[in-house]
Amino acid sequence: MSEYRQKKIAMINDLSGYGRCSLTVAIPIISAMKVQCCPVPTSILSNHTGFPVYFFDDYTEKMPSYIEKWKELDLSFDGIVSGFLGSEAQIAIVMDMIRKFGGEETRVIIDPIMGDHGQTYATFTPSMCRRMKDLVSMGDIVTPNLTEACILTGRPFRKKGWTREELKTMAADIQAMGPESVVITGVNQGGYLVNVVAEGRREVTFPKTIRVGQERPGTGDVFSSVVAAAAVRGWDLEEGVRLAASFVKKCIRRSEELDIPAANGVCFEELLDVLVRAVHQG
Ligand SMILES: Nc1ncnc2c1ncn2[C@@H]1O[C@H](COP(=O)(O)OP(=O)(O)O)[C@@H](O)[C@H]1O
Ligand SMILES: Cc1ncc(COP(=O)(O)O)c(C=O)c1O
Repeated sequence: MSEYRQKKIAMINDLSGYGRCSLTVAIPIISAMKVQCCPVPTSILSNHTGFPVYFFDDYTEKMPSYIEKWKELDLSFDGIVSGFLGSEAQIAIVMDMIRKFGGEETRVIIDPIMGDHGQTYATFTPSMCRRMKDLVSMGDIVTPNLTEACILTGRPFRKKGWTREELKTMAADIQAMGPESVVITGVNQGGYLVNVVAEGRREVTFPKTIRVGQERPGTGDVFSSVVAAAAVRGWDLEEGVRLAASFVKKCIRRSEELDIPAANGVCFEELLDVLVRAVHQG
């Protein structure tokens, strides 16, 4: 029998049927990296909210019974990943799930989705932001974008002009809240996007990729799915971030080549072989 044991991630996120985001991105990407992805749906939408109309069914009340069955079955996970959460109740449910399933060997990865471009999302109230800080404190790896990092640390948002020293201190402030490691994504620097990688006590690094194409929904989900799968596979965080950033860039480029409307996200399906190869080599 092989000594290899396949890894599994419990992925808490919404299911948007059309538009490539959240679970419809996470499941194929994590699977391509040879990690089993087990969804915990937070809500079901016909398509993401960037379209003019959508059907939305909140799953909050059903989540505890769903998760309880996993406990009765004595399931365990190498990773628990949380993505978009729609209410304080959902944040509390995720915290409870981490308490129940998070062992020594379980990497808890929190994408503290709260806002972008210096603004919180309309659904995010100040008390949800406070609760998100409690959830962040339970994470091993946290992946805020620059806006979210500012919200978490109480800093005023600036679109650009961040020095490395400022970014290092901001990452350290988030680490001081509990997580071992932090990735601050989407920091603008000229024509580049920088990811600030603070992994444990290692020297902070600033890998950057050239910014391409127009903004598309779901790129954050693509990025955090690759980072999460790489983390449970035991990669160094910086390696996972480099793969994630280069993959997002390739997906945006390919989407532009194929003239995919921006609302439809990125056509990552065209490029899953990149992840399969990276896992073979890694
Ligand atoms: N237009 C882009 N060109 C190249 N890389 C991108 C682009 N947009 C996003 N990325 C990559 O994906 C990462 C996550 O994107 P970001 O927009 O920060 O996520 P979120 O959706 O969480 O705000 C970025 O740090 C960057 O590495
Ligand atoms: C329900 C839902 N989930 C996820 C996303 C994707 O978010 P992001 O672009 O931050 O990855 C969207 C974007 O509109 C959304 O409406």
